[in-house]
Amino acid sequence: MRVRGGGAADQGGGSNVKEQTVIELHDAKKTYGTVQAVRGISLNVYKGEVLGIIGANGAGKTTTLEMMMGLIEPTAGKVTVLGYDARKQPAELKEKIGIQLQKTSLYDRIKVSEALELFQSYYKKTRDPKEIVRMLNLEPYLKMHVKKLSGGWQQRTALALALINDPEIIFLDEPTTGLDPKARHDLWEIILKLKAEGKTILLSTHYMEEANKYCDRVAVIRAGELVACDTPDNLIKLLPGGQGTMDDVYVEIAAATKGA
Ligand SMILES: Nc1ncnc2c1ncn2[C@@H]1O[C@H](COP(=O)(O)OP(=O)(O)OP(=O)(O)O)[C@@H](O)[C@H]1O
Repeated sequence: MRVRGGGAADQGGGSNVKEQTVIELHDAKKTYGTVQAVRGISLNVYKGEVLGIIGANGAGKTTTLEMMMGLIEPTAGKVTVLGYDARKQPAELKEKIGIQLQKTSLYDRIKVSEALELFQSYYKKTRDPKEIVRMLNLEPYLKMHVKKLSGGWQQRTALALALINDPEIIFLDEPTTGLDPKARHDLWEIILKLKAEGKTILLSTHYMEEANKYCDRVAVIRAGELVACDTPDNLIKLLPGGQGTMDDVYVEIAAATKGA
């Protein structure tokens, strides 16, 4: 099922009042010195959807995700996640969301099983690690050091750690970057399983065919602004002539020169 559009800054798409908003960005801005990383983004994210974020390098995808995760404070505007003010209630939020970290040295020196135990200790409520290990087929790797695993299995371990608190919302920053096609496919199978459990999934990606195939909606960020957010089909309809591919959406909308 594709969740339909209707967010605050959505262009096109219908709205369905029955959809439950789990994240609300209201004119969120983030400035680093003189760099305006995010220039006022308004967006609603709905329960149970897979929302992809696309845009050129430096467009502001990670900054937008980090504001939603409560990791960085917006310079202005408001970010509400599951009813919590992401800026003022990061501790409450932490219990409810899962973040798949990019490559990090944090768990490089420990075994997969140890990393799972360590992450369990961070949360009040946790999901049975055995269940997570089963879902991700991690059993044969439990006694291996994380740094000895292939990129695909390291990503999977990172996802397992993000699931340890049974989060309602899962954030994945470029989860399939650098993975071989089979590992990418397998990771998407898991993401779809999590979606089937009712989880909301937000991810950034540079792979347009993945955005097309797996995302209910795709948010297009260009130079810190949300320029479109809709289903892949509806984004394609925005193209000149109303047809093309998500690669064309990327070229024509995400990577277009401002004002072109
Ligand atoms: N901590 C920081 N300090 C200063 N500038 C930053 C910081 N984090 C991000 N920026 C700048 O903010 C802008 C947006 O960066 P961001 O990482 O959000 O982009 P992105 O779309 O995720 O890029 P990529 O696809 O390369 O990961 C860039 O110009 C970046 O250099």
